[in-house]
Amino acid sequence: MSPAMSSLCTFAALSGAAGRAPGRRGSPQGGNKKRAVAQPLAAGAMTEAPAAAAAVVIAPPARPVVTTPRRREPGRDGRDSGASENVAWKSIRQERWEGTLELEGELPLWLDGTYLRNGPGLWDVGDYGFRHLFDGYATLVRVSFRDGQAVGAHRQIESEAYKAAKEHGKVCYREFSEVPKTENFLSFLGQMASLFSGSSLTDNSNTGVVRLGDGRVLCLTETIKGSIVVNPDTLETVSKFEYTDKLGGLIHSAHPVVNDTEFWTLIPDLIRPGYVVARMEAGSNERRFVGRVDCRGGPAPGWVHSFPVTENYVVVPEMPLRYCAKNLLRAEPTPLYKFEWHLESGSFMHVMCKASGNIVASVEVPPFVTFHFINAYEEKDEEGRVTAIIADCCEHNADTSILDNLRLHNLRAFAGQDVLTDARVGRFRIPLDGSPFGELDAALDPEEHGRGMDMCSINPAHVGKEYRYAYACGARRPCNFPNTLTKIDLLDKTAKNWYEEGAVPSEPFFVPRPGAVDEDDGVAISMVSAKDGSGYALVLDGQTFQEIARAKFPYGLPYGLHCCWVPRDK
Ligand SMILES: CC(=O)/C=C/C=C(C)/C=C/C1=C(C)CCCC1(C)C
Ligand SMILES: CC(/C=C/C=O)=C\C=C\C=O
Ligand SMILES: [Fe+2]
Repeated sequence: MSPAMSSLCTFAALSGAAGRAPGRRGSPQGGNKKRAVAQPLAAGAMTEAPAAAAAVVIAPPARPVVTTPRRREPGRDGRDSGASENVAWKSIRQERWEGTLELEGELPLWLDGTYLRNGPGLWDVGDYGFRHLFDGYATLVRVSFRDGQAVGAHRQIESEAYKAAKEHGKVCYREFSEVPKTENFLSFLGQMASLFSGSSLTDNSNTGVVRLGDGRVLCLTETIKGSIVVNPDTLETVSKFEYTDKLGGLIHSAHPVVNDTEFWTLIPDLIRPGYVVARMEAGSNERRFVGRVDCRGGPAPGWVHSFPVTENYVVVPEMPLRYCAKNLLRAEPTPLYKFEWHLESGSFMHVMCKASGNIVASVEVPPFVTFHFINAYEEKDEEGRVTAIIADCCEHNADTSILDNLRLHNLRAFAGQDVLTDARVGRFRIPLDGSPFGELDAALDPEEHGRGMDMCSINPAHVGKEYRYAYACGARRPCNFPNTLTKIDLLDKTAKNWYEEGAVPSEPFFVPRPGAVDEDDGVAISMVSAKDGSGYALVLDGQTFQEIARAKFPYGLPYGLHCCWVPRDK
């Protein structure tokens, strides 16, 4: 039995903790009783008139698709949430759209390819509003750049979870914080049984999007079954990505490390607390076992949303925010959802040799909370011997309340108070000389980026290697969510910041200029949900961090998480 499969058997054995139906009903977003999941495209299915700046449909499908997506204005408790509620936190109503974007500024002519962004864009089904940012059904956004022009599009990913919600008008799979309501004891038993197989877990791949070395584009989330192949041109859902190996597992790190030749992933083992490190060759669907890390603390492995690699090593983080089998079974969310904080269990960083699978370092570090590692590299002495591993992450000051910050109610309720918890670039130094302890410090003064820090990207040529620049979301306070874009200079320990009042920008994704020599020679692309309800792709110069251009969508965009770049000739 696979590690994660056996973990789920344990979840089922703990079923005493489960079975209560979610008590939260109510009339989300103004009590509109109409089914909220976007309806399939059909002639006449448009529910609102197109915006004045009507978009041009390119390559129109057999039936018309273009409209300004419909939204419900008030908050999910039925109250009007007021002007502070940004379009970033409103569900997108239309399943898909495509059209030429209106430009302000001049796009670089070398920018030739497609920027893709994945993220949760639809946070309600039937008359039920979701609880957490991470619950939303996946919405892919595309901006294709060519000859100084930009074409935009969005489309819902047709996961089983999304299709079932659309068909039945209710949540049918276990999402990050949502659990399907059981109507009677029999269906409750059925749901418990389905935990054994993992069949009740979501495949809503709303987190990442990566271009594999063989050209396939894969959307991902934390469940392994939520790996879905999409077409980067049409945004169509192509197929489920079937792993053909026998590694099994039900959950994995939402962020594999991917390049033109390989794909590295981490599979947590909840039964025998630890992690399996696996590698998949480009062109293959078979993950191969590389090695295993046994946890040093805790009743369960620490949450691994992401992890970094260097040229020769895989870095496996073990944070005190740990998976919790009991919480997985619960119908009502706990304060930390499927996780538990075990400060007493310690925090560790492990380093595995990529070639042998051997652990070369395992050190205790100060407590930390992170979703996203930024990068890692090998520190060398004058003779070229590797002395330590440096690993950087967006670190939330060991404070788990960031998870609560990301509840939709909190995101929609901004009334001017500064409620975003502090974050920093956390830099680990993991010595390879057998020392039992590693270090964790801020890589620069967090005031440089307003003490907000998440959703980062770097020049892809520097992944696993020494690097100087990181692009991320930072904060201009007061705020309840990262509201700036920041370019971090890890050498000078300074930051350059972009800010527009009331705007919610998403991950600034760095695209290098072909042929560039300088690490920051390129652009950072972010999708912005603006204060006036509009949305645009913002293109910033990677060096000066000044705006070069913006490409405006004729409608506002919901928030999104992670991005990738598909060059035209690939
Ligand atoms: C969007 C994001 O960053 C994280 C999404 C996380 C998800 C969808 C987690 C899902 C899970 C389950 C549905 C059950 C098992 C635990 C867990 C991995 C948290
Ligand atoms: C959006 C986010 C954190 C923001 C806080 O500063 C985290 C997203 C995690 C999943 O990809
Ligand atoms: Fe993420």
